[in-house]
Amino acid sequence: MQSATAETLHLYRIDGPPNQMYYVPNFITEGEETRVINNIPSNRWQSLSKRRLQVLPTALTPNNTLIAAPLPTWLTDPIANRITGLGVFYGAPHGINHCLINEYQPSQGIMPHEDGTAYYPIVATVSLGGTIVLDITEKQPCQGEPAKRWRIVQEPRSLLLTAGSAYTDTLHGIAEVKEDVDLHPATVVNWGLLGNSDSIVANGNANERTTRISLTYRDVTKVSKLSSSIFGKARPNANDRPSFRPD
Ligand SMILES: O=C(O)CCC(=O)C(=O)O
Ligand SMILES: [Fe+2]
Repeated sequence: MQSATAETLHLYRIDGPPNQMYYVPNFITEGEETRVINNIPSNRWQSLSKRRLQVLPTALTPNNTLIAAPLPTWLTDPIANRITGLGVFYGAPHGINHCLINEYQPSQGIMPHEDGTAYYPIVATVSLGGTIVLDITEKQPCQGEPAKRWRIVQEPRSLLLTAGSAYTDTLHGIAEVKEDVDLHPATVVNWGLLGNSDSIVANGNANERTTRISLTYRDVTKVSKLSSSIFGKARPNANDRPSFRPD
């Protein structure tokens, strides 16, 4: 199957979780994957206990505002531009203006969480390096019923889009395991969309984790231009701005 376009995106919709999630295998090429990995600055990682992280163009202020600055070209050309071309950020106030880079070693993961209101409710996640399973859990199960759960396999070079009630009504997390097991059509909601399910089957329906990097592209809804009230004078050139990294 050719990669998705705005016209064919509906073919990539994941059936199962609340609307809407889309999985596009091979969204980028191996050459594009290598180039973006090689461009990730080695000196900007923040080490967290279970992964490492960097935030581009900068971390948000304590009240979730992005100080306007462009994303670097190696994150926009071709990846963010190609995502925008799918039409999914149509209606978002700024389009893609922010990217989180997370790196997970085998046994590392991220607790179930929601991304919250700092962002327009669309997330575009591109995976690099290794394959991983994302666990999606219903946020508010019906009374007396267990929370519904769905498993999504994310292969390297794939794109996962999460929008609508999938964004607002579910939690997402990655288990801290060395290997994802019991992967087959009945347990993985995007099985039919995978680019290479054969390799999972050949590995005994399991996925041995290797280093995986994710690029999480979003639209931060509150954006502030550098203003005279902060720095005493207007700065017309964004490249000329002082490094301002509130944490
Ligand atoms: O690495 C991922 O795919 C998930 C990252 C994530 O959920 C986040 O940074 O909010
Ligand atoms: Fe998240």
